[in-house]
Amino acid sequence: MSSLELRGVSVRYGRFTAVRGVDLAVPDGSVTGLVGGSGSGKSTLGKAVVGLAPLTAGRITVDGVDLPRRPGRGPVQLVFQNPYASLDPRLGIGATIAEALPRRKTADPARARDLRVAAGETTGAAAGTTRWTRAERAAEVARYLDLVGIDPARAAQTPDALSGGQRQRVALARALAARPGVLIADEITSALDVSVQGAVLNLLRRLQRELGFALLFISHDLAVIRYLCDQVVVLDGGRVVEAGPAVAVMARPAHEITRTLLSCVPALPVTATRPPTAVPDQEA
Ligand SMILES: Nc1ncnc2c1ncn2[C@@H]1O[C@H](COP(=O)(O)OP(=O)(O)OP(=O)(O)O)[C@@H](O)[C@H]1O
Repeated sequence: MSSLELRGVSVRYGRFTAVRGVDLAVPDGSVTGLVGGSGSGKSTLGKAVVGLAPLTAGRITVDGVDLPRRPGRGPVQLVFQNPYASLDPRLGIGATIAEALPRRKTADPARARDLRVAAGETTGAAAGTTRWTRAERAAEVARYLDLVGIDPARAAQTPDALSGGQRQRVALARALAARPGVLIADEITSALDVSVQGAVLNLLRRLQRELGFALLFISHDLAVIRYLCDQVVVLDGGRVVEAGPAVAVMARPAHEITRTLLSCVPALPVTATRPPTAVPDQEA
């Protein structure tokens, strides 16, 4: 299992500083919510972690090891907001997942999370790893489709045959197929129909608990953060303005932006066990 740590992270786009000196931790097996208004720098921070936005200052580590500054297979995977844009429309969903699998398989699950093996960075035959056979690769793809509630018989279908919720399930499966120790979910339900948002959130919560990855959950919706997260970090103008246990921050918000975001949340019990848009975790 893995922990993500950001120390003094800043990101600049040209002259504009979108993120300033952010410290943030996602401890092993836990869920940290990153919340803030539009333009506060949430997506920029998520992208910086996976090498999709330039890091101008600071350190980003997983289990104390600096992350590679380029996107691809790696110990941190990001699921984007819009599954209509993030999946290759020409590729079967099974092939999309197969592309994300580590290049070589390992019999040892602990070793499968080794940063270099997971990143496919080993050249030649790393000790304890072997090539996938075609049948093994197909079985692994079927396993990931099944894990996210998509019938593996649909592996040859392209994304246009799927609903938005089903596409986001495939995007989740693709991210998990890379065996990340840390998953970043960036507003993963906001492009979806309200009727399926709860099912996707339920699925994410179940997978996080079953697989035990650390989750950085990005949202502007504090009701969803309260449902999913142990810790919450509030961003405003690219800076952290408040952080702490999710229940405590929401019970006693110290910063004005947190109070504003909270004012948009319908009254819910603090210990809500169902997502705000609750529906069963079924294929949707
Ligand atoms: N590639 C880019 N080039 C220049 N500026 C950018 C770029 N991407 C984002 N920004 C700017 O950086 C700031 C933070 O954007 P970001 O998308 O990270 O915010 P956000 O909190 O995710 O907002 P939202 O919830 O609306 O997606 C915004 O002012 C945005 O306009």
